Amino acid sequence: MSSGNDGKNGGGKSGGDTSGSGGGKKVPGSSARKPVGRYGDALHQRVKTAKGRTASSNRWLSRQLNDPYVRKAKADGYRSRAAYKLVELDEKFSLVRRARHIIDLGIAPGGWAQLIRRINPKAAVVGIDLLPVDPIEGVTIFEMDFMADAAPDTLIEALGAQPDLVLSDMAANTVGHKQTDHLRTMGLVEAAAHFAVEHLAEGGAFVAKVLAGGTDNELLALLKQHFKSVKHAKPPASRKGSSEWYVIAQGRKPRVAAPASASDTDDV
Ligand SMILES: C[S@@+](CC[C@H](N)C(=O)[O-])C[C@H]1O[C@@H](n2cnc3c(N)ncnc32)[C@H](O)[C@@H]1O
Repeated sequence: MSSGNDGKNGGGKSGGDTSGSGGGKKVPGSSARKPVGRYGDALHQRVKTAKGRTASSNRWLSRQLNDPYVRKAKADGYRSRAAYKLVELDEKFSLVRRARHIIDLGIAPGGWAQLIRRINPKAAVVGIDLLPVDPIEGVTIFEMDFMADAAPDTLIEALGAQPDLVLSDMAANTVGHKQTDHLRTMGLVEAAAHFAVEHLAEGGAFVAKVLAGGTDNELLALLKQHFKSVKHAKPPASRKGSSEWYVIAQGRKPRVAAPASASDTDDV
């Protein structure tokens, strides 16, 4: 069911996280804003048409080749350009460096987890994804559906403590039908939010990718009820054309003890 790795054999084939840096060291990518856009058209690469390549895969390839974040991720040793979204969210909201127990939902291919290890190598990190992920030193990874009944307990048990940061970058595989895609991804966000509300330590934070239209009213009400601050942000690394945003809920409120039931209080 779950194929976790205990992080003892780190260093995946895509470079893994070997920095182990922390403290005052500069985090690769923390200056991600600056290079973006500087290259202008000078470095724009044209994609040669190839037999058998569809127009849409040509567009994808062209976008990848000309995306400064993709180039930067390669240079900095991150497995995904997504790492810079977390860099930027962390710069703005101070999420990762404060946390000690972190859960990364939708961890593959591992850019966020690599970044976490670089910023905060002492934090315990547990991640989950439907897809296999090359090992990352110090990170426990489960290849498993987060929506499976056993997933929440599996994650908490592996973390060995209440998380103080729950991250969700999960996105459902798109089927091309806008409304269906939206609903599927928002279903994941909702499940992640309920998980965070249930398990986060007091003061903890929850970050999740949401789609345009933001967080629906019910979800927003849930987050506002349980967190001191709820904000939305679109980090510069998030593609302008994409409908993704992030919801950042900080300061998990203290849990209120359930009122004693009548049978508890009726004793004379
Ligand atoms: C945008 S990627 C995450 C990128 C990641 N944050 C990084 O930095 O490399 C979204 C991930 O969510 C995962 N995902 C989607 N639905 C899931 C589910 N039900 N359970 C676990 N992971 C899921 C996908 O497999 C995909 O790898």
